[in-house]
Amino acid sequence: MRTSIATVSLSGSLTEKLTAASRAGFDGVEIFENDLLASPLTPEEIRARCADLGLSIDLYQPMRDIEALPEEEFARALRRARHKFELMGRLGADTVLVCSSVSPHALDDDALAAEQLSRLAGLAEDHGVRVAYEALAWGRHISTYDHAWQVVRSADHPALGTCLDSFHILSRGSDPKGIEDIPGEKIFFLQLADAPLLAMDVLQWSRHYRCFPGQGGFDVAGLVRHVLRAGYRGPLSLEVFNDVFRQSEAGPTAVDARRSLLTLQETVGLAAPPAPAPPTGIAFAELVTPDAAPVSAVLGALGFTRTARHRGKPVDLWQHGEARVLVNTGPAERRDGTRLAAVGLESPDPAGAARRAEALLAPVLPRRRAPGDAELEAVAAPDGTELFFCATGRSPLPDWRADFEDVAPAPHDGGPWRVDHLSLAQPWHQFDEAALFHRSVLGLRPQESVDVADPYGLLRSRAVSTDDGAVRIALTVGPAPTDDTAHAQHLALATDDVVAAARRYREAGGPLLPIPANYYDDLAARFEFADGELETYRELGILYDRDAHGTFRHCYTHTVGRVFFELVQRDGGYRGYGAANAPVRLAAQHAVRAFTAG
Ligand SMILES: O=C(O)c1ccc(O)c(O)c1
Ligand SMILES: [Mg+2]
Repeated sequence: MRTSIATVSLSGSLTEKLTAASRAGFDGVEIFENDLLASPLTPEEIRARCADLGLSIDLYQPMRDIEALPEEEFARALRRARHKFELMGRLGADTVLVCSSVSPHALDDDALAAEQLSRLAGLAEDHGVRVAYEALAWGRHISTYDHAWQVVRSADHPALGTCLDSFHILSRGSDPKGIEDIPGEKIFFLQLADAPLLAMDVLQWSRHYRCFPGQGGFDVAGLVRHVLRAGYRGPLSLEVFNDVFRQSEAGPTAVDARRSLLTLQETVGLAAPPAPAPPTGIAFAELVTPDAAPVSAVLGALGFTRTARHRGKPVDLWQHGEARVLVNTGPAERRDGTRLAAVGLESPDPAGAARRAEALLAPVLPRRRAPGDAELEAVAAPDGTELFFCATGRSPLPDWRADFEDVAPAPHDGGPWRVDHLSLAQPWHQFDEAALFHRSVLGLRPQESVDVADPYGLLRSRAVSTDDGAVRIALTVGPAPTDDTAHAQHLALATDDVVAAARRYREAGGPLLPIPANYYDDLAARFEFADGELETYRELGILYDRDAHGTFRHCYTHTVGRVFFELVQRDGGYRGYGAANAPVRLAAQHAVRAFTAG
């Protein structure tokens, strides 16, 4: 099916929007009246620009406050409409959206609404235009799709049909099954938007919080299935009013939008990109640093051993059980400090995973970083993190370790360590995009987004993971781009004995993040502990959480550059990430930073 996007969903001038939509691969656009009014181009020039870019103009919108008016006012509305139909002729657009009236003058009279819409459609027909009537969720008298359809049906005019908009339908809690009762040819247009599930006024919700399908809480794919069963064959068009998208660059937003539609099309059986091959583990995490010494000291104190060195580049492999960390001193600039630059994902099918990523518009990275390196499949996540699809020790697939020369045997002591999770701070405008990317490109499942209080702002955190927890990534977004603590990334290492691991780290000279005594007094009130247990946690700065499945104990190293490490012990199938403790941890990190900064 053809794909389309409303110009209101993208930032910039009309021509910037059109260029972004075309580059991302959309077939058409909905032109918003305000974008046209503000454009220096004539309608003919806009038409030509769209043609050059391979875009059809699938909809012109909106016309407002037309139906069920006193006759005099309706006559004025028709006069306005005539002007717009002439404009549409110049634009080469043949469908106009009319949204249900919000005017205080509109009468609660369906027969009058139908009669006037029919007259409007007659005028439209004379200009070669079709009218698609949409119920706004906050329409004065007509606010549901089934009501709008009843009025369209009784108007019974060939140039009048309905426009369905998933936001208006799902935000009101209407049952979308009734869509199947509308003949497909009377559904003139379909607009798609998702939204986070919020309890708020629908107009504010719609104008500020819409997002692309798959980024919110609505079952947009379920709605599309009903629309397809009704026989609709027009475009799938995204219409997203969103405060963040209005401010971010149009190009990446358009790509995010198309990825959302491709994923939706896959879900409903309209597209078949290479099947997802969800990762089965974390092969490695790669830190890029201008100075290997501080981070190597932390790794050493944690019990890691430097086991191998890259044959061609200044990259060391540090290992502790199944936890592998690459320390790369090659490309780093001092300004950036130490950061988590790449993640190796253990993949059942690295080539297939890369093909899927490419089909879903992820930037594919060169397979060889340097001559002589093993050929590795890799893509860039929206935040720039490089994701490698790895087959560790699974000959004959290319193995990233082939690029490394052993310098020491892997240690056997210390228990079964592995990477429990990674936390990646996202640019403020890419949080929803990142969650969708990890879901659709990598096949990870997003969890609920949680708010975490930081002393200097509010953080949002959303985990994406495999069902078995073998891969867990926490995506976070901070209060301000300049806030260092909010910007931090971390690597959580799973051990089967966090107390022993913490003691060993401290004895090796590694400072653990100190946690205030008040926290432990509160823990004592909330949970019962064995004798001495709480004192141990207090002494080491170990935090504690419990869910319906099990318990979670965790503590933190100090921060090097943007990166810190967490030691975690998950017992009994605990599913979370210790979010309840995050405000205390963030405050403690700010305190350390303030202390060391003087
Ligand atoms: O918010 C609005 O006014 C508005 C306008 C046109 C639409 O298609 C829509 O869904 C909402
Ligand atoms: Mg709409």
